[in-house]
Amino acid sequence: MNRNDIRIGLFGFGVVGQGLHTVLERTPGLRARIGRIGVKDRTKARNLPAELFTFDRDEVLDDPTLNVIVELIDDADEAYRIVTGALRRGKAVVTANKKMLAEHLQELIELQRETNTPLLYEAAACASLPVIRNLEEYYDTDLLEAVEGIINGSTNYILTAMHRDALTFAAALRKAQELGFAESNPALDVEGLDARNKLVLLLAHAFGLVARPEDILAVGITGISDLASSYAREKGLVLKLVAEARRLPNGGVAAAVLPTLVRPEHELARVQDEYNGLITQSNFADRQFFLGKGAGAVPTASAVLSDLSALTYGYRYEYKKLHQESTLALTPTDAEADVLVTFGAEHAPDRADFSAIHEYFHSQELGYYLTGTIGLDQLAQAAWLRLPGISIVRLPTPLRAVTTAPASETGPVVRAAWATDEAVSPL
Ligand SMILES: NC(=O)C1=CN([C@@H]2O[C@H](COP(=O)(O)OP(=O)(O)OC[C@H]3O[C@@H](n4cnc5c(N)ncnc54)[C@H](OP(=O)(O)O)[C@@H]3O)[C@@H](O)[C@H]2O)C=CC1
Ligand SMILES: N[C@@H](CC=O)C(=O)O
Repeated sequence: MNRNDIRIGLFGFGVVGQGLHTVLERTPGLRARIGRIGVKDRTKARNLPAELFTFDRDEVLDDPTLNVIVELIDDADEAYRIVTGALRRGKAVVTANKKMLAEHLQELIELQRETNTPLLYEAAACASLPVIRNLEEYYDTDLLEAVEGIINGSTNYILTAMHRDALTFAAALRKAQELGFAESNPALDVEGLDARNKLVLLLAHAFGLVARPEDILAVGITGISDLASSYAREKGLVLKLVAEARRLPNGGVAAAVLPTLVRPEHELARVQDEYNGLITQSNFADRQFFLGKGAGAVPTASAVLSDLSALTYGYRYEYKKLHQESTLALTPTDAEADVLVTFGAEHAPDRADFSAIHEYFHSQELGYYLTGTIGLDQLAQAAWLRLPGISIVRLPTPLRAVTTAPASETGPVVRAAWATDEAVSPL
């Protein structure tokens, strides 16, 4: 494929599909035209000639005049059929569908090898931020210790709107949907599942570890309690949904998506609205920070455009780390986190799950909380984690290897300061 002859078979003409059309019209130096567009809804009005559109997947995949398939639909199962169908036909693919990728990553890596056909997906992790290719290429020799970031634009938009602009959760989510940031099923965003899917992609390119999404603990932002928000305000901390993957000294990797309290001087504290921010920690380059728009039509399409351009110079992912580190695994049993758990009179967390409890507190108005240290595995398996009225937020310390240090040495003991309340043990 050369830069003057890119003929695109596009699937999806929603937020990102239309964003791509806009971007291509304004892009000098790359002559790409959309030859056919596969969509679903026969009743929708379209702003391009009707003959461009089809409702038959194979009409696009089998069209010999098209030399690349761009998959931008919101149905992960159909996206899987499109992407595998295209690869089996030897057609290069660009996709933004992180759910489909995370659910089938191992198979898609093998299929690229079998068919000798590239599949690129820069837009699928952090939208406009060039993270996948950087992790794959720039850090191919500098050993990464950790990637940590805000990798879902909608939840960051919602948290920003709630805390800076005093919007309700429902109003903030509605705006994120209107602006085209949220998934068609916004539960994927607000339950932390979209961030988890993206973390699967980051793990593969940062560490060479192909994980199943269901093996990574993900807690979203729907359960964040008023007490947790008050705690954040009281301590001058900022609430963010943070995905983190970190090498542990024993050779494993800890990974999780958790609502997290971030110190105001931390890079992630200043990531606002639909922006994403990703911190890489590596042996030689040390700490680096990527910041940019993590959702939206044109920013996302810019990453699709970059993938199209990369295809013209023969670029494909080599999954370099996968070959370097074939035995690396997630080891949640070796990792722990410091957390704040808030709860009501009805359900309480099981004290035995914590390796250390730093503080209990009862606010007459807002309920109970405790802060403590808990193994990632214990947390993932805790039945109480999903009970109504219980909310968990990570304290501003990184995931780390399990320590045997006494509670007082595992971190500062925080003291609550609501004047009328008292520290009590409800457990
Ligand atoms: N929005 C964003 O900011 C970002 C989105 N993404 C990802 O990009 C993809 C597209 O998202 P977005 O543009 O927001 O979604 P939209 O809901 O705006 O658009 C979805 C498009 O997919 C089409 N579609 C749905 N099902 C089928 C099907 N079975 N066959 C053919 N076409 C189908 C729809 O067709 P019709 O027009 O007929 O309804 C529509 O054109 C998703 O995977 C999303 O996760 C990635 C990064 C950022
Ligand atoms: N819904 C996603 C869109 C981009 O990936 C998000 O909000 O981050």
